[in-house]
Amino acid sequence: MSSATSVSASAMAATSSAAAAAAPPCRLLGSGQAHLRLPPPAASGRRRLLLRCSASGGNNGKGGGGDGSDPILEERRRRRQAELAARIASGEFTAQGPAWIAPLAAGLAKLGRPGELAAALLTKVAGGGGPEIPQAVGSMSAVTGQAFFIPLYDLFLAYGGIFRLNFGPKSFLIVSDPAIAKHILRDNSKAYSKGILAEILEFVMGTGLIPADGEIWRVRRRAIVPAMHQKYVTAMISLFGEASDRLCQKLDKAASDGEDVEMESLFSRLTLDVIGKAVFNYDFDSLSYDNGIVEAVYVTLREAEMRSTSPIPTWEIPIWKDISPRQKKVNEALALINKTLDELIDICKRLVEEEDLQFHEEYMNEQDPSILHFLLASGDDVSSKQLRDDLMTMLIAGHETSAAVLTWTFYLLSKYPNVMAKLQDEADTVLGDRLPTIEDVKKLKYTTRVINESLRLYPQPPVLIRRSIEEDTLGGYPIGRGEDIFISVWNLHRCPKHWDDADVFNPERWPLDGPNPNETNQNFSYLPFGGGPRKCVGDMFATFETVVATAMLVRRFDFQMAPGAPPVEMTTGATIHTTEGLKMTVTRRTKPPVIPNLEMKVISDSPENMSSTTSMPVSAASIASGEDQQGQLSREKFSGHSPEMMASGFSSISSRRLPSMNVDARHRKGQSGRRGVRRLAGGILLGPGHVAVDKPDHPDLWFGTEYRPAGR
Ligand code: HEM
Repeated sequence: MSSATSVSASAMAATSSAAAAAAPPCRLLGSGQAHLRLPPPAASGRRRLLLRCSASGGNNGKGGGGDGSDPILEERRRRRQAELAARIASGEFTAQGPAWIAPLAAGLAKLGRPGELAAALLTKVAGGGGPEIPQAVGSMSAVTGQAFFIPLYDLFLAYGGIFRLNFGPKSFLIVSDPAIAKHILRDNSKAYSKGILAEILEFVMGTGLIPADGEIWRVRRRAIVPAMHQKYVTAMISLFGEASDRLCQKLDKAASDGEDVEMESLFSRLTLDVIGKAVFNYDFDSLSYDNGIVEAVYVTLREAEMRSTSPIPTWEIPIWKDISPRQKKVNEALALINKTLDELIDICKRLVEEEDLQFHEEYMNEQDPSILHFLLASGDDVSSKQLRDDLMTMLIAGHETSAAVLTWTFYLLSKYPNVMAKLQDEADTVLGDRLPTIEDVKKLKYTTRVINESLRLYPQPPVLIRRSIEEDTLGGYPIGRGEDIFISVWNLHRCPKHWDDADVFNPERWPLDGPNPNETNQNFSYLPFGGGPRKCVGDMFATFETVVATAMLVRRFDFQMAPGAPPVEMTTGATIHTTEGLKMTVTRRTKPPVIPNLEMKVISDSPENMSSTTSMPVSAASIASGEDQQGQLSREKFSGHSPEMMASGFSSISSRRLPSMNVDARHRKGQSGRRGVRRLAGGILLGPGHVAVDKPDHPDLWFGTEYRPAGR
């Protein structure tokens, strides 16, 4: 859910251009350091702290990607943290509140009801009396010039699970405590809205699922969640494989030409291509071309990010918003996207009308398994505008998040060659040289753990945004309505109390035979997809997508940071971006081919077997020889490819032709004339060349939200 992230930054930024001016002056302490003034935790409510907060990252996060792998940066970070802790402990930053408050308040309280009220007001204003949320008072310069969530980490270490961050008239509650996060996201979620997030994203997502609140959200979530059923996600595996294969071909060329590649933008294109097909059956083909619509999508995304981080909301200034060239470009981009979406909706409506429709819970059209098709086929009674908002929301939600996960995963892999080697071993053994199936994905357990761990270190988004719409109590502190809250997933995921070696990329921390880590089994210390009723609807989709792409890329290539590549630092956009891209040298792997003994689904060509899939072990060696173990597939089926080429490991030959030819044969024999869902025993035919099994039998690999709205 990409754009959530940014808004947090922006939320501070956008609301506080004035705030920055009104805030206490930020006394520079030296390069990159700024003061933040903090009163102490509740227990010592009358005291105030003056805290030095490093504006250069001050923690595990800045430079080197914050993964703990760069010893110099690590050492610097440790020293900064130790210094900060020692100074806080010494009381250097602590100032006593005025000593006259308590006696004066006591005197006032003796004057009856009005006096009591005045005493309460005085103690509140002066910071005395009952429990008060610790406060950090600062200027924008303390949090700008770097990814905004980084200084929040220092403050969290100093102040703990909940504190208030004040910028002039604006304040935010920063939550980094799992129990409080659970309360807001799950246990009392009705008391919170999306607040600033909805305001900033309105121009692009309207009342789509991410910004929507209340009844609109409830109705739309109930319509959309069923579209992402297990069969749909299973069907998407071949889409992920094909898109990743196109990326491999691009990298192949770069490897041959000896050119370095900027992986962040390639991952962005990969996931755009995937999500376009998955959500509304549109092939952006952005890995191949830069056409108008691809550019329009990027213009819109960048605008959302700009709005999220801009201190001045220029897009709201009367007249300027109509004449600014930037806004004109954004409006044109939005108009093009809307027109395209309207056309796609019309085409899909026609298809549904012509279809011999038998709608059921796991309905899926094999020619067009998209979410849009499901929604229209389900008879979803919705306006075209709402449908467009939903599609646009999912396009954005599912695009930059997955791209960011892949970017930071590959960055981490370049820093941890031992993890890369293990990953490659697994990919070799499980995949051989074919497109992954759902069965393969279930076996890619280490790859899944790598993604789990990458999401721990680089959560996308790093902060979740809420606004209280009722009074509540958080961590023992009463809070009023209208509080803007940032739940720092970054802090939760790197909390030194909860995680051993919190900054170290260690996929082994998640046992291979253990359950897939999620917010429930980690008790809200790990929230890669949020939690509660607003949990990501694309969690399974995204995990499979990133697992497939990672496995396919590493089995074919080695990845290293390109010589002379700029340092990889973080900045906040819709998700965590790199500041200057992820420039890598990609080399084709020279490993000898692995000869695994794999279980592959093979569908016999014979008419008797048309309606069933049979599973038989097929070794890579037999694939290489052009035969399966029953000798059913002859060399001619691999026409044009010599056995030597077949055996040469990760060549351009793909043994995925093996099952696909059988499926094609079924098409030729006229078994697929009827429109609608065709069920095969144990599998579903998705189109030429694609077979996906019906239900995976490893529940731990189904990450599905256990939280569905009532009525599902
Ligand atoms: C690795 C990739 C992804 C990550 C890390 C991710 C993360 C998240 C998170 C943390 C939330 C909760 C936001 C909040 O509570 O404020 C969320 C919500 C959402 N995500 Fe994802 N997401 C990913 C991929 C996807 C994909 C592929 C889709 C769609 C196909 C999607 C659709 C959504 C939607 C619609 C919501 C809003 C749900 C609601 O409010 O009811 N996400 N996502």
